[in-house]
Amino acid sequence: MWFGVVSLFPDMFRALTEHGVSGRAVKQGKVSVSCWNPRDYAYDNYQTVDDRPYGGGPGMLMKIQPLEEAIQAARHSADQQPGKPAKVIYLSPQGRKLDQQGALELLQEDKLILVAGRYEGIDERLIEREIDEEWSIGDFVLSGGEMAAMTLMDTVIRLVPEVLGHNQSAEQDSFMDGLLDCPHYTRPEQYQGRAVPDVLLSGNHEKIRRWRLKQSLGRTWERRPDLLDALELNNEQQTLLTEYLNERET
Ligand SMILES: NC(=O)c1ccc(N[C@@H]2CC[C@@H](O)C2)nc1
Repeated sequence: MWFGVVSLFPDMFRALTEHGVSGRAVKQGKVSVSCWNPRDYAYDNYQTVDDRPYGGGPGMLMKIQPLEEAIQAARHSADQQPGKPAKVIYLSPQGRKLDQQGALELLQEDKLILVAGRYEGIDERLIEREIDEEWSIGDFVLSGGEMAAMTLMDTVIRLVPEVLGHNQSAEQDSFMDGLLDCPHYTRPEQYQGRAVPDVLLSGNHEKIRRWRLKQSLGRTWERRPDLLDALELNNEQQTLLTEYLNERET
């Protein structure tokens, strides 16, 4: 999967390209990340990248010309890559809320260009002209779009086949079901007087699967009932949730 990033702070993306699962995916060539900096397209002596807002008010906006040229350069590079035309995404609180389902949809793209804004944002006409979709990672304001872009990229990258590898892909299963994750345990068996649940030591993989599913269902019911409302539980899930709730009362 090919990512183009437009940002005044391209170095920030090293957090994604040089570390962890995403770093390995980049190193192995399963994912590529290229950056374009609007400042490189600011030709005045001061390399101005911000501009004053019409109508007054606090703060600045990103200057149109450097940003537009950076986006065009990213598009031009994307066009050299194989696959469907790039989808250009702008990160802002006004965008579609990102969730696991949205990440799965974005995974279907071959090329994504992510535009990370700074200051108070970008000119609406540039959004209308250059941006295909606006996305948000949550209902809060960040000082820049970079961390939102990296969040979106990471959640998509880990879905790219072979990036997580078969042994770890199971870890995403619960959230892929729209449920919260189950509790996890590792050594030692007794930790500060608290034991690992026996079922996890039993070696009975079917019992362990059911226990984990029951825990995911119970936790989701307790902490995020809204997620449950969106789901049609199958018979097994309904049975396990009922068991969990009965055990909870005892
Ligand atoms: N919730 C989010 O995804 C989000 C995205 C971007 C952002 N801030 C940037 C700075 C200026 C403008 O480009 C928007 N804040 C929050």
